[in-house]
Amino acid sequence: MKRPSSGDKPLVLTQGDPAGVGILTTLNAWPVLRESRHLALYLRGDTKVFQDTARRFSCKTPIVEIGHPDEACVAFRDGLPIIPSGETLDITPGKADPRSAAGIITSIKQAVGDVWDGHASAVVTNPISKNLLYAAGFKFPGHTEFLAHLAGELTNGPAPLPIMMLVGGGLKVALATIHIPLMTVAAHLTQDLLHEVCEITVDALKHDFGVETPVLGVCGLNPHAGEAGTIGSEDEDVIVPVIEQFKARGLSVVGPRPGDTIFHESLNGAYDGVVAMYHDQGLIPVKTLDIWGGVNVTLGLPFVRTSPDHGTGYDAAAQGKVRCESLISAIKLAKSMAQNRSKQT
Ligand SMILES: NC(=O)c1ccc[n+]([C@@H]2O[C@H](COP(=O)([O-])OP(=O)(O)OC[C@H]3O[C@@H](n4cnc5c(N)ncnc54)[C@H](O)[C@@H]3O)[C@@H](O)[C@H]2O)c1
Ligand SMILES: N[C@H](C(=O)O)[C@H](O)COP(=O)(O)O
Repeated sequence: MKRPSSGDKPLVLTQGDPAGVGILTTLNAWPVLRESRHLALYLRGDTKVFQDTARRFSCKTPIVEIGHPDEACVAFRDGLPIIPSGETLDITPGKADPRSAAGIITSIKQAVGDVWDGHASAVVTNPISKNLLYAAGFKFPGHTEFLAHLAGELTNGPAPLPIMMLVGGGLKVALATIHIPLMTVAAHLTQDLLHEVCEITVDALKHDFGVETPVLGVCGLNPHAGEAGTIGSEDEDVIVPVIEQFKARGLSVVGPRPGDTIFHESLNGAYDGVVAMYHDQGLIPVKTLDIWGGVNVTLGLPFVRTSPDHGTGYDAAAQGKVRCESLISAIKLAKSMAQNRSKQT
């Protein structure tokens, strides 16, 4: 699958939910980032929403409408560059508006198209409200699966398996399963799935994070990683055989390790990354350690994508009291990953 290799191009941000925190966090991130060397970005979205929000909360960030991504590097020094994505709405911060669903999706599609066409080096997505999009007929659990679908369309092939990874607090944690009910996790955990998740994660640690010989820790599913098969069978029947396959290839994959100690071990340098078996098993440690600096990364795509680790935060958006550290971390990580990836091609 072709990988765009345009590490020196600007980053493209999606607008996200126009009533969510993404608007003001993006406006507040600009003065922090504008002096960063070798970094430029632009956004695909509704200029009016950014102008209205800046005015409402007395934000001084200038907004610079541009017509093409190639204008972003110069424009970024003077303000937040925005390419209008076509939808214009009167939005009240914190008040979700179902009419915004189309524009949210359009912005994501345009941003992915820019990266695929080589005009941008990575996509950074602002938060969306899943239930608002579901109500509008959105058929995907979230960005992660939608971006994989778009990648399949772009490559005229099957959608790649997207892996959600949370980076923060000194941890890199990839998930074997994502937005599925907890009671169905065991049924979803097959050797084939876990093998592909580990393969993609090892590849990303090498090519996106620049780890030459990564060590991957794999979390058990059951307490005490199944206690040698006496507390559930998945650890022995599914996880152990997969790890044995990687070891047979000379790759450093360790486990299954108990979920209550693997993150401590990783923080102490035992692993460059961890694979957790389900959403909260992996996200709780990262968000507990670093809720404001954590970054959501999608692995397995033919382009780099990061996102803040928080959601639309409607209550914070309504008050205009938002924190932009997670967005800034997502932007900086996207830049670093795109540069590492472009060195590989
Ligand atoms: N990256 C994403 O797109 C993403 C991530 C998580 C959740 N979501 C979606 O967002 C919606 C709301 O989810 P939620 O309420 O569970 O989580 P949330 O992160 O939106 O909010 C949790 C709490 O954190 C606060 N908060 C969030 N971001 C903030 C910021 N930048 N500054 C200050 N305070 C902030 C919120 O106001 C709220 O009190 C849901 O539809 C969910 O699916 C999206
Ligand atoms: N679980 C994700 C997080 O906490 O960041 C969130 O739902 C975002 O998912 P998508 O990136 O697939 O929208």
